[in-house]
Amino acid sequence: MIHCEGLVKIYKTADLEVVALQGLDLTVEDGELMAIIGNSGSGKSTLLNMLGGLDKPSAGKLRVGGRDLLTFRERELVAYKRELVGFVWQNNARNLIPYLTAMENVELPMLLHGKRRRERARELLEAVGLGGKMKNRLSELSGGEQQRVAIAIALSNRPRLLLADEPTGSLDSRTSEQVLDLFRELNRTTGITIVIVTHDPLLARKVDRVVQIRDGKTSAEILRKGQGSGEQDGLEVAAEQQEDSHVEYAVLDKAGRLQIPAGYLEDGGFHRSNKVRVEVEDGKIVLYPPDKDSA
Ligand SMILES: Nc1ncnc2c1ncn2[C@@H]1O[C@H](COP(=O)(O)OP(=O)(O)OP(=O)(O)O)[C@@H](O)[C@H]1O
Repeated sequence: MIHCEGLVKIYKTADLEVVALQGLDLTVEDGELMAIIGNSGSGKSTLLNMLGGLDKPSAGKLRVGGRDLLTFRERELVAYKRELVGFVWQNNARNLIPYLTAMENVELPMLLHGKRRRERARELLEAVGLGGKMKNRLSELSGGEQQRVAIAIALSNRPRLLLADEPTGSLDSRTSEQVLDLFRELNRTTGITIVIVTHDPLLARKVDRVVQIRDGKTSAEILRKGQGSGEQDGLEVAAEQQEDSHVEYAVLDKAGRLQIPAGYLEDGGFHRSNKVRVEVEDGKIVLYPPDKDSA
């Protein structure tokens, strides 16, 4: 679904250039449910904006659903945003109107696109578990319910890719769980590819793969062991077991470069030098600090 290679984004302001993405590589398969994590300023939202066609990369390759986002003309971009992607943001106010009902809020964007709407709006609200609250005004719904309305709107054009920027950022942990369960459910039942940007550590349990961005580059991946076993990691699973159910991968790029998590380097005594010794022992690639005896 998504293929980024060497993706670069430079923001230019009057007296400053900010390199927000510096050669980012990422591949997301059709039907994946994955999360992107990273510190503030690491480039997560920038990446999401590129994926959604809201902003254009400065260089690199970016294909989504078979379309090349670097060579898009304006008309292709409009079609892409209308047909292929849906967005969910942290801040509902961006999409929703408080004095309209849930139903009207879902109908409105469809009306703007000139589509038949009542039946579809009902279907969407039922899909996000709000069948019983369609006539409630937005202001009468909880934060989690409002977020469900936003998700229903994002799904209205039947996107193949759903992009969510901090979708649980303003919700308490129980409500966050429910919204994440909804993402899982939608992913399983409709096969929609979902990419979630988050700070929320809870998410690692709810998605198949977590990719960490550091300084505008993918630096590590954490995969759920035994894909599709989501049902078994219910909320009652103890914390130690949750940690066991994931395995961390560093990303190896085409040139053979590997970014090793800083903590491992620190623990292994690698931080004193910019060189490592590489040896093959019993079929394993082993890294040592340059003064091997101190390894
Ligand atoms: N429109 C812009 N103009 C200039 N610089 C920008 C712009 N948007 C983002 N940046 C810079 O690009 C870098 C990456 O920002 P980005 O918002 O993608 O990070 P993030 O990982 O999403 O952070 P957060 O978790 O705080 O939202 C930051 O240094 C940011 O200041």
